Amino acid sequence: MFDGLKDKLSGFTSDVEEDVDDDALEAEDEPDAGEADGNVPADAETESEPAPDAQPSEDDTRVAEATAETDQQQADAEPPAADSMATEESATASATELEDTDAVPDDESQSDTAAATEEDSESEADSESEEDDGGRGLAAKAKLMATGKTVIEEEDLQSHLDDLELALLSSDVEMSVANEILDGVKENLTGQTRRRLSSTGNLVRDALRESLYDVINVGQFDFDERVQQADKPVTIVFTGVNGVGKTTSIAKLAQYFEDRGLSTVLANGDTYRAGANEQLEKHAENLDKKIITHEQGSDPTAVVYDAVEYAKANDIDVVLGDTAGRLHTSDDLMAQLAKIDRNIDPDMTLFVDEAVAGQDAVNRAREFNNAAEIDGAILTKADADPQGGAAISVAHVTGKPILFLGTGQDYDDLEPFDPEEIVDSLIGE
Ligand SMILES: Nc1nc2c(ncn2[C@@H]2O[C@H](COP(=O)(O)OP(=O)(O)OP(=O)(O)O)[C@@H](O)[C@H]2O)c(=O)[nH]1
Repeated sequence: MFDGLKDKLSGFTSDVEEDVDDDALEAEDEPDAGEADGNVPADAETESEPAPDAQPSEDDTRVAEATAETDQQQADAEPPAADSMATEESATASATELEDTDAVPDDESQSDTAAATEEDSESEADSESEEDDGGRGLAAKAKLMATGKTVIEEEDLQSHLDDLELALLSSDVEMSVANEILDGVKENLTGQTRRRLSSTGNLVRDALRESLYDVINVGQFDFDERVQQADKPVTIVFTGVNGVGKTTSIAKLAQYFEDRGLSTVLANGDTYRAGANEQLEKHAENLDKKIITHEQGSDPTAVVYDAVEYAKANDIDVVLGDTAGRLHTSDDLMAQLAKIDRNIDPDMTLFVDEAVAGQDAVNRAREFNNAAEIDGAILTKADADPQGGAAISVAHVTGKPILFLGTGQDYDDLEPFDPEEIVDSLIGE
């Protein structure tokens, strides 16, 4: 699932990490750099550095940790209060919320202290130290890494961001979503205090993780809890175009609810398409579920209404209502959905589309949501989608969460959409 996108994202992170690592090694070669920062003597830095041929992706972690440790020892040996305060902070801030690191040094002449504090004082340190040596010393960089501050200048990052943009767009990530991700990465890597990050290790990966999470996590709610807490029967109506796996998803959800102790009745509100009754009936038979159907051409609202009445009379927990999957631009279809809304007032309307449709799925989600507001989405055929663009884009574009991924043709191939898990699987833990 989403393997092509995974490869592209991993290419981005390793490229940027290599650059940061190269910068760090260059800084190591500048004997005055650390002292110009007023921080750690060059020999102390050299002792704590990894060999130049070490693996780049791990280097920055080691450089950060080893050098921060060296700084800590250095600080322990050197009494000035402001200096050790800052160093202590750099060692502990990595495991805490970075907003908490707001101590301001008393003595502004100590630029290393400034470098380890909040952004505003950081900018002072930048101007002071960079005036001297044209860049930060390795120890200061490492300290910034350990405290989660920027070590990468925007201009250095730009070509990588261009590559990332291409990677996202070629994976069918919607343009505005790609821009949002790029802005987030830039912000996280170039000077903003990062939120929610606990690892001192992989800054680039964490910056990307955070940005992806922010766009994917839009509108998430606890589906199971909402169903459990709603008055019964809970009515869920499904919209989306033909052939994307809507009927199969309804059947999968019937199985999903059964696994959670909830009974269901199916309703075929797709009275437009020949064969739709038979298709849903087949699933109902396989799953041993009651199904309500009317003749082809009859009123879809009446079918769903009958299913709700049946559920009330028979103590059924959930009504799952299919609708005709004609084009989202069809006024007729939208009028049908509006009528169902008015007369049945479903608890949820879920939009179903296939992940493999990429940009088309994203556009349809937007248009369906505009025409008849949805509460969430199911993306089918994620198992066959190497790109992941729709999975990343739909929530941000509609403001409504993806709730499930279809991951195969069997009834239990339906996975709750967990943004954190998705991001972890895309970026690696
Ligand atoms: N690989 C895979 N195939 C799926 C998934 N969901 C559905 N399918 C297959 O996609 C095909 C179309 O699914 P349907 O459920 O018939 O599609 P539909 O949207 O209901 O189509 P209409 O009833 O015509 O609107 C079927 O062969 C399903 O088995 C999925 O998550 N993964």
